[in-house]
Amino acid sequence: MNMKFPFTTSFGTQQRKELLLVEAVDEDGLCGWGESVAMLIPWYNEETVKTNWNMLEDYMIPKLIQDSIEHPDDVSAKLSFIRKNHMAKAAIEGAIWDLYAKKQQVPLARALGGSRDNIEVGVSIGIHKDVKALIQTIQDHLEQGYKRVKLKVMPGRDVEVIREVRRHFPDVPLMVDANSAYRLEDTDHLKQLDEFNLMMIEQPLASDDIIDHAKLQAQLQTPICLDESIHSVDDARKAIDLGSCGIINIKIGRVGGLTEAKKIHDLCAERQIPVWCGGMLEAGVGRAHNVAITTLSNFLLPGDTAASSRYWDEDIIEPEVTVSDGFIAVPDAPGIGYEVNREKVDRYTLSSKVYRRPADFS
Ligand SMILES: O=C(O)CCC(=O)c1ccccc1C(=O)O
Ligand SMILES: [Mg+2]
Repeated sequence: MNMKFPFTTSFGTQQRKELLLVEAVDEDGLCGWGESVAMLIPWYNEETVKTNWNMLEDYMIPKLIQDSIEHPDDVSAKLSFIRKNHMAKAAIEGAIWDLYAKKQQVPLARALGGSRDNIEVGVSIGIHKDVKALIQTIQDHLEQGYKRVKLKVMPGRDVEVIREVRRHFPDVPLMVDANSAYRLEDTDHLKQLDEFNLMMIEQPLASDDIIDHAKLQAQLQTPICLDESIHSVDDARKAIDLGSCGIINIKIGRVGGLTEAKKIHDLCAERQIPVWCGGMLEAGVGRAHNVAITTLSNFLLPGDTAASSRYWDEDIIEPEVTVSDGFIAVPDAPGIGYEVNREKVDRYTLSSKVYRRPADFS
C-alpha cells in the first residue's frame, strides 16, 4: 500500500508500505487478525517484512500449531524460546487475541481490560524541508481536531524549526521525536529545547540505550519519553529505576504483543509513569489493535493513532478509523471491532500461504 505522503524521520523517508497480515482461524471458522509493523528496511529495529515471514513460517507457526492455546496470554510464553523478533510475535499473538475476543463475543478493548469508550489522539508529523509547509501541515491537523502535535526532529532540523512552530502555535500541546538522532555529547544542544514547553522529547539517544538517557534526563527539564529502547516490562522497570525517562511510548509490535504491552502498562501505572500508544504507520488491522490497547486506564496522553484517511486513500477495514474532535470512538463489536475487507486485501496481496493443524490434532 502506498501512503498518501512521504514520511521522513531521522532514519529515512518511507511511502511504500508492505505489511504482513496474519489471520488465525479456529475450528468453528471464526477468524482473528494481526498486522506486523515491521518495515521494508530495518531502520527502526532489526526486523523486516521478510524476516517476519521467515520467523513465523519456520518457528512460530510450527510451535503454535502443535498444541492448543487456552488463552492469548499463553502465546508469548510459548514463543519465548525465540529471542526478539517482537514484531513477528506481536502479529500472530494479535490475531489470536482478536480471535479470542470474538469467541468471547466481547470487544478486544474489553478483553484487554480497557474501559474507555473513546480515546484522545494526536498526530505525528514528519520532517519537512520547508518550515512554511510544516506550519501549514500543523494548521491542517489542528483544524481536524488532533489534540497534540509530534514533530520529528534531527540535528539541523530542531531548535530553529521548533522556535518557528512555537511562534505560530504558542499553546499547542507539542512534543518532538528524534528516533535516536543525538548523542550524549549533544546535551548542551538539547537543553535549548527546555524553553519551548514541550510535553516530552521522544528517544533522543541510541535505540539500545538507557544509561545515557538517564544522564541526559538529569540535565533536562523536558521529560524524556522512551520508544525504541523499551522492548519488555523488564526494560521498562530498569529504565524507570535509572531515571532514564518520565514517560513511556508503548508500541505493541516493539514489545512483542498485547500481553507484554499490558504488563508494561500495569508497571507504569504502579510507578506513576504515564504511557501513550505509539504508531508505526499502520493499516487498519494494526490501527484497530492500537485503539483497543489505548482504552487501558494509564494511557494518559494522546497517542499517534491518527485516522485511516491521514495515511491511506482506502484502508483495508470497514468502517475506517475516523477521528472527530480529536477522539476515536472505540467500536463495540466483538474483537477488533472493524471488518477486514477481503476484496481489498486480496487486491493488495503479493503472496499468501495457509498453514493447517495436522489432521489428527485434537
Ligand atoms: O503516525 C504514526 O503511525 C506514527 C509515526 C511515527 O512516529 C513512527 C513511524 C515509523 C517508525 C517510527 C515512528 C516513531 O514513533 O518513532
Ligand atoms: Mg518514536
